[in-house]
Formats: sequence, C-alpha cells, structure tokens
Amino acid sequence: MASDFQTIPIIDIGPLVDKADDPKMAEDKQVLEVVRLLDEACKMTGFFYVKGHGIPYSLIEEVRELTHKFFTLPYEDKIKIKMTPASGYRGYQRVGENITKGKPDMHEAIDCYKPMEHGEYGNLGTPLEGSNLWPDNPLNFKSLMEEYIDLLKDLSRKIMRGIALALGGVPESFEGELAGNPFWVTRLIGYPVLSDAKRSEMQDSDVGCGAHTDYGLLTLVNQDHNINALQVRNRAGEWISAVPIPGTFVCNIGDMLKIWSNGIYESTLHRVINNSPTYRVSIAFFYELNFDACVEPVNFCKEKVNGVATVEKAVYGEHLVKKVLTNFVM
Ligand SMILES: N=C(N)NCCCC[C@H](N)C(=O)O
Ligand SMILES: O=C(O)CCC(=O)C(=O)O
Ligand SMILES: [Fe+2]
Repeated sequence: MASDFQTIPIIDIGPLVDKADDPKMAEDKQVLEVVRLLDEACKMTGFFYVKGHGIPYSLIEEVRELTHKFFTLPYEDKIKIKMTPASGYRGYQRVGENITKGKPDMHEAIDCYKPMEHGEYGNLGTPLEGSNLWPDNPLNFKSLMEEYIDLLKDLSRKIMRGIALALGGVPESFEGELAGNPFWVTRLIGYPVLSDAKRSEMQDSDVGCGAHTDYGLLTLVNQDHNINALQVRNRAGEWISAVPIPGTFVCNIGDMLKIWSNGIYESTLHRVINNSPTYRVSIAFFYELNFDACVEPVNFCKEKVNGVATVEKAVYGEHLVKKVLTNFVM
C-alpha cells in the first residue's frame, strides 16, 4: 500500500545491472541490497529513480533532443506519420487527441508499439497490428530510437529480475510464458507551453496528461531537465513532484505488476502538468508482459494475505487494447 511519501527514492542499481545474468545473482550481497531498496520503493511509493543503469548519458540526451526537433516541425510535416486506426494506432497524434477520463490531454506524441504481424495474436491483437511510423526528419530518428528501445528493453528485464526477487520469486519469474517475449510501448511526448493567462488561472483543461496508472509491468521515463511537471499521488492525496534528476530514469510499476503481486505493489496514480514557460519533452518506455499473457496473483503473494486474491486476473493485450481504444475516439 502506498504511503504518505513526500519524496521519491533514488536507487543505484549498478550491482543488479552488472550481475542480473549471473546464475548466482540471488546470493550476491550488493544485489540483495538493491533488491531490498526496490522492494521498499515499490511498497512505499510505486515510483523510484534509477541511476547506475549503464545507459549512456549522451544517448539519453540525444533522444530527447531529436524529439524536440520533431515537435518543432510544421503540423503538415508531423501528420505525414499520422496515427490512425489503420496504422495500428502507431504514429503522431496532435495536442488534445489523447483522452484521459473523458478530458483531452494537452500533449502531442508519437506512439510506438512492438511491431505486430497480421494475425499474430488472432483477434486480440488486430487493433494494434502494424509496424511503427518514423519521421524521415530528423534523418537518424528511427535508428537512434530503435537503439534506445533495445537498450531499455534489456535494462527493464534486469530491473524486473530484481523485482522478482524482491517479491520472493526466482529471478526468471517474469520470463518464459509470462514475459519471455515481452511487449513494449514507447511514447515520445511533447507538452506545449500554456498561454500566460492560462498559467495564472490553471484550469482543468490545461493538464498535460490526466491522472492515470500505467498498464503493464514497468515504466522508464526520460524527462527534460529543469521542469517540474510529472506528479505522483501519495496515500493522503497530495501530488508529489518527480523532479528531474539528469541521467536517471523515473521508474514506476504498472497494472500487471499490481495483479501479479496481488496488490502488494500498487500501480500509483500520476499526472503531468507543464505549468512552466518552456516546452517539455519526455520519452516514456513501457516494459510489458507477453501480449497474450494471462496474469493472476502468484501463489506466494497470495499467501501473504491469507491465500486470498485481492485483485482480478487479466490478459495483458486485452487490457492494453481496451485502454488504447478509449484513449482515442476516432
Ligand atoms: N501507456 C500508457 N501508460 N499511456 C498513458 C497515456 C496517458 C493516459 C491515457 N490517456 C489513459 O487514460 O490511460
Ligand atoms: O511525461 C511524463 O513525465 C510521464 C508520461 C506518462 O505518465 C505516460 O505517458 O504514461
Ligand atoms: Fe504514465
């Protein structure tokens, strides 16, 4: 259960990243200390920063710089990769097109999903079938993003090995049938500057992204420096800023991990409000389960609450498709 946290912990995951593929990782003192910190963070806040992750600083900066460049292009250029139902909901969406709890969000974005072949998951996958739409300007956009996504996939797998241990499982708990072929989502997001009048009034309609939880296992957010916009809700209902810490990722757990852990870890509500005079970019990478994975509370997490399941099971792909179809009314 989330607590009345006032700050979000920073975890140096260096030892976990180094030893995540070592068969003896679960006996390593330094790894176990990282695991303990992950457990505490997942229980207390559902959010934490990671440092010592091994992703080059220059790459982290460059993906945001290129994303800034794309969003400054004229609208006619951006809609060349327009997101539609026919594109598998992949591509560019303008400000206001994404909807959270019935209200348009004040952000534009490029949405990407793991490529999916026609018929790969039967009817379950149909709405998301396709491959990603990348702009041809900036020139190296596609190759840079694909490199970034590959690295974040592997990093997430390693963090999930730590989280598996934290919950009392084996390191491979989130591999094999459940997440051996993990689905992923990447959102490149831009939050425009509000007019001065709006900034002083701050109406509801000026929310960059309304309060929501993420859908899968683990999210890694790479956000612009010097703008406090991402906010996380604590148990008392206060919104706590996830202030940018250059070189780190903000990590948070999603709905599927809440189910698997029988609610021992919760997917914490968060929102984005860019009330600053500067355009803000963030790259959110979502590491998920196998698209067709059916997830239910694992026995050893049920045992911790008298053997009772406190959450409903779900098929990941169904949960995602339902969300995507209500996020965009087209
Ligand atoms: N894949 C994720 N988590 N996307 C979050 C998108 C923003 C919230 C969305 N409109 C909603 O209502 O869920
Ligand atoms: O822009 C951010 O900092 C977070 C975005 C987010 O929460 C999401 O896309 O799910
Ligand atoms: Fe989110």
